[in-house]
Amino acid sequence: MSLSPTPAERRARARADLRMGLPVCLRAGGEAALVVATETLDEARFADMAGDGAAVLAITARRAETLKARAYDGDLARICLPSDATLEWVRTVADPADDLSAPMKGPFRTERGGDAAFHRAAIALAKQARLLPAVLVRPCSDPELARELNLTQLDLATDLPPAEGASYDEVVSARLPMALAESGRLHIFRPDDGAEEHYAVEIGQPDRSKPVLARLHSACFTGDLLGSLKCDCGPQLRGALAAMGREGSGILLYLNQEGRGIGLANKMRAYALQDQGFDTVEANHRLGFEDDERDFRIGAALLRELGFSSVRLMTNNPAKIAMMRAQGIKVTERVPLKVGKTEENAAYLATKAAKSGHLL
Ligand SMILES: Nc1nc2c(ncn2[C@@H]2O[C@H](COP(=O)(O)OP(=O)(O)OP(=O)(O)O)[C@@H](O)[C@H]2O)c(=O)[nH]1
Ligand SMILES: [Zn+2]
Repeated sequence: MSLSPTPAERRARARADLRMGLPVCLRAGGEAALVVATETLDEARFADMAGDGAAVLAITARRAETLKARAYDGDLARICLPSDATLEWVRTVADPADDLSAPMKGPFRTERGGDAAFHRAAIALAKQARLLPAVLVRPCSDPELARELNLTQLDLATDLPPAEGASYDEVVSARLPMALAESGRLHIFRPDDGAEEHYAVEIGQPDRSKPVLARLHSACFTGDLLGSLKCDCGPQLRGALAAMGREGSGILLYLNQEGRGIGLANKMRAYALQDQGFDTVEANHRLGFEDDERDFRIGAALLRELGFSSVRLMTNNPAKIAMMRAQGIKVTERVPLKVGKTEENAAYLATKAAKSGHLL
């Protein structure tokens, strides 16, 4: 029946549930598990999840490395909860905020052998919900429990995201004259998976048969809006629009992947770690994330939707060029975008050059 949720809609519900602190039921074959994000868990639900000692705490290998916990599953570690584990203990494992002032006392016992598929899927869901990637997972032997509790259920065989990513439909576009580029038009794109909308700012009327001057800009609330001196995003955004305005045509994609895809709350957690002396890459790792969690399939999908197949890409990030090419977009030229270097962001830019391959 068409009125019941599709797999993508079930995943969107699951993300929303995790953000509210509700458990989600994952299924595979005849097995099931209840999973909940540690960040949003409250005392009552912690007691019901972990009270009988059956739950484990799954964290990414990045976070496990900081805690010196063995990640036998490669990309993640399943930490056994000590019998006296409290919600506070679980939160401290998940969140590196107090790593330096109050280091966790290991050693941590981690599970080895067995299947980590539920744990892996739950961590991926937590990341997609822009939460810290740390989840409690407990087996669920009663096949009716999830239905009785009215929990969202996902089947790993049928409900995981498709490899090709979401597809996008244009909702609306309208003329938007801007100080830097008068002949602007803003397009709003909505995905079919309930995730964020993304925007395209089209300048002039670019010829679809020629390489278009293009910028893939990732949202940066602090830099784009507040004029933060910690990064170069604001000047890059305005520099790109100004260049397109001068040339009379171009396409700027504004991708809502704040904080290189970890979300604004996690980015602020990373900034707090940077205040403790960690660089931008180390901070992401301590939180349990990769350096860059962005999905560049989105940029390629939007370009295609707008009728572009070939770009002159404004970037200093060679990984972006490689991703575009891997997604079938022709990059005929890299146009450097070197603006906004300040005393405050010099170390940040140097780290990106040294660790993430950015061109200075
Ligand atoms: N996690 C994290 N994200 C950051 C930090 N500083 C900026 N960002 C985000 O990084 C994104 C911009 O990425 P950049 O690496 O500057 O630029 P890029 O788009 O990869 O490369 P260019 O095309 O050369 O600008 C935005 O989403 C910002 O919110 C930080 O310290 N930590
Ligand atoms: Zn920024």
